[in-house]
Amino acid sequence: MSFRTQPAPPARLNRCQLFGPGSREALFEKMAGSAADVINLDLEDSVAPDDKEQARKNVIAAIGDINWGNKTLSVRINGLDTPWWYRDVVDLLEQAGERLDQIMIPKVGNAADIYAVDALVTAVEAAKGRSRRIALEVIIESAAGIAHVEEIAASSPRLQAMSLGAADFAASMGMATTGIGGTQENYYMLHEGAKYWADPWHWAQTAIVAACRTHGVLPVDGPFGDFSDDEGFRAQARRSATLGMVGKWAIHPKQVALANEIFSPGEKAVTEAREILAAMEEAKRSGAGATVYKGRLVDIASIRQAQVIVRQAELISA
Ligand SMILES: CC(C)(COP(=O)(O)OP(=O)(O)OC[C@H]1O[C@@H](n2cnc3c(N)ncnc32)[C@H](O)[C@@H]1OP(=O)(O)O)[C@@H](O)C(=O)NCCC(=O)NCCSC(=O)C[C@H](O)C(=O)O
Ligand SMILES: [Mg+2]
Repeated sequence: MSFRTQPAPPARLNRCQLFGPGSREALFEKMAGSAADVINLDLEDSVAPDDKEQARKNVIAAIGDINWGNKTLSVRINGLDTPWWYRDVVDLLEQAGERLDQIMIPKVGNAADIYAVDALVTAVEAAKGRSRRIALEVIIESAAGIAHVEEIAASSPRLQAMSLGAADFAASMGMATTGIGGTQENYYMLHEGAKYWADPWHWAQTAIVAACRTHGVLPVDGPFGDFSDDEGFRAQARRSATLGMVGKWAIHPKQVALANEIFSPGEKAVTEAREILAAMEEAKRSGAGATVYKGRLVDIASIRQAQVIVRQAELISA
């Protein structure tokens, strides 16, 4: 470990973030009643320009009127290249109650984007005497965002989570696809006549995970567009979880259970992790730094690996 130790991310569940357009008020109670850990009320790309003002009013009212239980409640504001974003921030913080937890900033390109929102949030919080500090989350969904991912992850103590937005990311990168996440038909290797499909999102995900883990931010996988394809969603989510991401967006309610399933460690994995910790306790007592568990090496690094799984299981059962 470096002299500068890795900060822990916020100790909260983020297995599924359920999105709904701020212009579709009828969905809000259903979102609140879902099993998602995080709710994202959207003012950005799922809301048509003519509906922006009304959507903002709907969301402000819903924050106070609806019982959101113990969910993290987040609002996605409009991008910093639009005329709507500053009023999204000001009206939300001046008019919505204290129940709002977080603001999501889309299409961030560098640390200065977060600095600008942080400065505005800080000023309105102070002016209104808000007692609860608003957290921020960001979406990496542009070439600039991924190029500056580390400075973005380090940008503000308010920053709690960072997602990959596959749709805008693909567009910004000029990727030849209209698919949102998952396998892409033309992204394959050929070996002895057989096609092997690789994962075009992998490198961006690992860049996000590394930046987030360096700065104590939760790395999250974004949308999977084809909500009729449960197995496709599961496969993408399993890859993200294996790489270190803590959760995934749901753009339809049927994806909530899928995300919760994949990002909750199974009983077998938790039992195995606890057994590894017990085996290492035993090894330590006899003065050893390594031992054998089920025919394989476990050592002090295995303790840290097992703790990731046990900590997630404890958060879920808390
Ligand atoms: C995708 C949808 C437009 C589909 O809506 P709809 O046609 O109403 O779906 P169904 O008829 O299948 O709905 C079945 C029941 O579920 C309720 N429902 C639908 N959507 C939601 C929801 N989001 N939350 C809670 N409940 C929901 C329906 O009312 C039905 O209920 P009932 O009649 O009682 O059975 C719609 O799901 C939708 O708008 N989804 C969210 C879209 C969104 O927010 N998009 C933004 C995030 S993705 C993105 O921005 C890309 C990203 O930035 C990137 O660049 O990658
Ligand atoms: Mg987007």
